[in-house]
Amino acid sequence: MDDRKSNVSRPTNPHKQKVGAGDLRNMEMVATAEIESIGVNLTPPLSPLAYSLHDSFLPSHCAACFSPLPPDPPPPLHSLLYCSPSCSSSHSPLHRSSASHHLHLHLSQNPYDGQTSDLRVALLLLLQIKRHQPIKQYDRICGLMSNRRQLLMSNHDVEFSTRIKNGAKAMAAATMMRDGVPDSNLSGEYMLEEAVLCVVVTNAVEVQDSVGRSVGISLYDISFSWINHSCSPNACYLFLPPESHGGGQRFLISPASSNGCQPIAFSSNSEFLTGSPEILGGWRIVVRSIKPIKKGEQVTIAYTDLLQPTESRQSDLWSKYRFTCCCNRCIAVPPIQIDQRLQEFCASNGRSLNEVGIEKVTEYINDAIDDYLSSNDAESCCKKLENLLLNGFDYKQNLIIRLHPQHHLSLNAYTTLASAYKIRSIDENILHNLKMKRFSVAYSLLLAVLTHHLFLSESCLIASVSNFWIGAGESVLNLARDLKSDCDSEFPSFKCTKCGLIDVFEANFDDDQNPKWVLDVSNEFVNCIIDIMPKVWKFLVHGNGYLEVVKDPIEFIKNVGGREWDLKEIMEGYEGQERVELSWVGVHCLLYGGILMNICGGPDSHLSRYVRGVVYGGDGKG
Ligand SMILES: C[S@@+](CC[C@H](N)C(=O)[O-])C[C@H]1O[C@@H](n2cnc3c(N)ncnc32)[C@H](O)[C@@H]1O
Repeated sequence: MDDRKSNVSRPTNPHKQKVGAGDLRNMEMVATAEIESIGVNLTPPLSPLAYSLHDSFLPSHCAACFSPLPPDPPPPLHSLLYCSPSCSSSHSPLHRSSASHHLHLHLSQNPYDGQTSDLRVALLLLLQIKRHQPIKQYDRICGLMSNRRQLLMSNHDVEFSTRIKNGAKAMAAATMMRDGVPDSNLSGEYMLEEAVLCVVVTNAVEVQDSVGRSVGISLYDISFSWINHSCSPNACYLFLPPESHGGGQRFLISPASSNGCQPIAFSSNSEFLTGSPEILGGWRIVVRSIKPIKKGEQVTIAYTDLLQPTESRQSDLWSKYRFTCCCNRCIAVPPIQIDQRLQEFCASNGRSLNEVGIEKVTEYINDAIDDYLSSNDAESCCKKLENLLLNGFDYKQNLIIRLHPQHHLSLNAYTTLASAYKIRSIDENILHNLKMKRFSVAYSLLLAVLTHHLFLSESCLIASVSNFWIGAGESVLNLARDLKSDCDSEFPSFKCTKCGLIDVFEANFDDDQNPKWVLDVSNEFVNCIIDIMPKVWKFLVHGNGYLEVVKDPIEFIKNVGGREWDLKEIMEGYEGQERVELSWVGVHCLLYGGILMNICGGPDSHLSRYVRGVVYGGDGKG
């Protein structure tokens, strides 16, 4: 798992985009049975209608199954690469028929300001539509919402609508080249291409590879694409490798209409394309419950990062989909606890602050992150972020803004700091390395602890929080391994005498669970590490101006105790007991994160496999 720069992103400025526009909801999916547990598959694995790698992964990944390719030989320009003859024979003919291999000819003269994966998926969809039926109207294509009126309204965002128009033109040009029509005939409007591209923008989802990177996009039929968004969703989705099959699983969701009209009828099947494993391959998608769901209740998933406060989520959804979310979390007055936390800050002397203050803090953080991402200056980035976290932001004379540790900008800063310190630990000086590693580990733990508390009040954060615990567990264990001396016995042991986390982990590979059970496991985990955490924390944060003074509502961070730790002593004669404590914290974090990940991401997700790999060794199939 590479959690370095890939996890770091610049926070968006929530005030840049103005939200508006009415509720466009139309079709939705509802539960057909009472779902009492979490981790229940609500659909069988669904095959995609079309999919494509993102541009930057074309030279390194198989275009059919998205698996990484060996580094050589150097890839041919503009053509797709495959890992095996079967991948090539299943994917290549469709790719050629769809004309996507002609795209680059047009785009080399007319640069396109977007991902060509959108265009390739749109061309594949277009090919299937033309084979199946004439298109009568452009608001829905094969049942999929195009949302094109909203997306193309140029007064909302000229750049965005221009990109769609240019993309549609590139699709038309590629099709003409394929058909041998001179591109001097390229003129006028390409309504069908535009609508198909809008269908892709509205419905396609990011697909992750075996190490969790977003490598491409995939478009699924209405059984998935009619699921609406909520900021407090009751379901999530996970990907299964191309070869996975339905295995008798049935649908526990069915279509409904949210505005009281009859749902779009399924009578004529030809109007709806369905994903076909035989033709296309591609990653399967499964929808899974993360909360109990009543029969007839709408099933929802997240289209955006749920660890953002309301305005940022709204702004994200607006800029990508042009809708304003009116879910219970968004309209709650006062905001629910997690939204209060995600935007909690204070200004010195109790003075009130306008939006500009937080905009300035966002700019400052972006500037620090740029030092790291663009200028490769991780040290400057750490200094700036820790200065902000420690001393607050000096907004105006005598007006200091301090962020709550669970403010979304603080969480963003911790992610960046964990990554930047990890990069800084690659140095010739062993002592310096160890120090940087300790700080990196401390920030990943801090992130896990703080989001864990948010998760306890909003269970839809299960995927984020399991990610953070697994990341923290991994980095704690790596550090413990670095400290291992030759005479140390093998470690870690995953069997804890105080808690049964390993038994729970082994028992729940693919079981659904009731939410109370999750809470019990969570308590067992916290109760078990609460005693060892203060010592480990003290060791990790020693010498870091910000981490040493973190005052936080979290018990085990507040109660830092134990004796002083000495770096020299650690390096020269690490006694063993402390290292064992460190590895035990890592083991617990990893197992707990793995248990949560089994529930939301399933036993085959890359993170579940990763955790099993660490626990059992080998490929994690254990
Ligand atoms: C993938 S489609 C979901 C199915 C869609 N409702 C339909 O009728 O086909 C995504 C689009 O549905 C609408 N939508 C989804 N979630 C929504 C929400 N919470 N509030 C308003 N509109 C939503 C938006 O127009 C969005 O672009």
